[in-house]
Order: sequence, then C-alpha cells, then structure tokens
Amino acid sequence: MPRFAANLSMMFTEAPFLDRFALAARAGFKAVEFLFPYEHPAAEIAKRLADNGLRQVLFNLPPGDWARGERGLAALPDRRGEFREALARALDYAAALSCPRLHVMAGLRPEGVPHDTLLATFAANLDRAAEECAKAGVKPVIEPINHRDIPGYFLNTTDQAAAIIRALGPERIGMQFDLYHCQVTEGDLVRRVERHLPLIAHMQVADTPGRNEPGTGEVNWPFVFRRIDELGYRGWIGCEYRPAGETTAGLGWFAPYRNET
Ligand SMILES: O=C(O)[C@@H](O)C(=O)CO
Ligand SMILES: [Mg+2]
Repeated sequence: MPRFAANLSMMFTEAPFLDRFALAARAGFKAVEFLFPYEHPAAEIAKRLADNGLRQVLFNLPPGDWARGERGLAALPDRRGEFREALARALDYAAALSCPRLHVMAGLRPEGVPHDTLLATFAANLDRAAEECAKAGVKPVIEPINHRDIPGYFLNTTDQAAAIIRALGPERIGMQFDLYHCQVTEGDLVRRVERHLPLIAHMQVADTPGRNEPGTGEVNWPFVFRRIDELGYRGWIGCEYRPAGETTAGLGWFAPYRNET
C-alpha cells in the first residue's frame, strides 16, 4: 500500500506551523514533509517530530527570496555562491531532522540567458549537491513543475528531469514526481510513472485542476495508487494539496491507507 506523508506547508493550516505536527499525527500520519523549515530552529522541529512519533521525509533547499517571486537558485549562473550556502544550510537541517530527501529547486528562466547555460549551471550545482548529500546519507531530488503554477520555472517535464538525472547518475540524484504537476503539464499519469519509476525517489499528490485533496477533481486516484503499489514503489507520497475545507474533514480519501504510513 502507498505510504502518505502530510505536507505541513499546505495541510492543517488552521493551526500555526509548529502545532501542525501533532495534528498530522492525530490524523494518522507517520511522516511529514514541508517546503521550508528555516523560520524555526531545527531543534524545535526535531522535538515536534519526536514528540509525535513522526518521520521527516522531505523539505526544500532555501529558494532565494520566495516573497519576491524567486523559486530556486540551482540553474541561475549568477547565484552559485548563494546556492552553496543554501545547500549547506539545508544539510544542517537535514542532519537535525534525519531527513533523507532534499528538493533542489532550479529557479525561473532569466531573460536572455541561453538554455544551455542554465542547464550547465543546474548540472554543476546538482553534481555538487549530490557529492555533499552523499556524505550525509541524503538524496537530492529535482521536480518538474507546471507553468500554470510557476510560469517560467526551468524544469517542466518528467522527460527533461529524467535526462538530467541519467546524466548525473540515478543513484546520486532522484526525481520528485509530483503527480499534480505531471497531470497539468503532461497527463498520461500511470504511463509516466511506469516510464520513470527507476528514477523516482519521492512522489507528491494533489487532484487537478484545483490542487485540492484526492477525490475532488478529475483523476481516478484509487486506480493510480493501486498501480503505483503494483509497480513496487515503496517511497513516500507527500500530500501536497490545499484542503478544500477543514483539513481533517477532507481526509476521507486517506482512510484506506491510514495504517500503512
Ligand atoms: O510542487 C510544489 O510546488 C512543491 O513540491 C515545491 O517544492 C515547489 O513549490
Ligand atoms: Mg510538489
């Protein structure tokens, strides 16, 4: 059965961030993920995880100035020093939280910079990240993101991500396969999971088109989850969705999987 992790950046937002860990545990989750922990001391988050019997399964490197619209640094040639600092900071938190995956965000395509320059920068930064992460027992992951949610994001399709991962080594870099982004950009969900399965190191889910919980949109999630299980995927699936209403009221879809997490 698939194992689901609560995404504390998008779920349980009825409560302040540090209170969401207990709410996720009470709802039956055994693992959590979120975007960025950096507003809180790592020790404080580690305590919440321990107090609630939760595992941390993923979070993101610092993305640049998120409030100003930045969405990652790794493909940006003039931000390589900042990327190195972001990687070091993320690894400090990953050690404190015993987190096995770090999402390396590529960033938005800057005007007038050739694709090959961005790709070479992304590959060089990912290569460095893979080296540093391997020493810490962490696997860096990259995520294709749809251009409706993040216009101009450098990494857009699963095939693009697969080519980069294969060039750098799937044992070093993994794919963060967000089923929501894949459905928006490419469709053909199950066939794309089948095609990229050896490269997939983390999954995320939200229904389309609203990015709400599974069962609120156009995808037959029981079929997709059953196929993912049949394919032998044993990683985590982050619930990266905006609850349509109060979080626990929308957890009916989770009931068949609750004990598996
Ligand atoms: O899908 C997403 O938006 C997230 O997984 C992310 O890391 C970038 O916002
Ligand atoms: Mg995602």
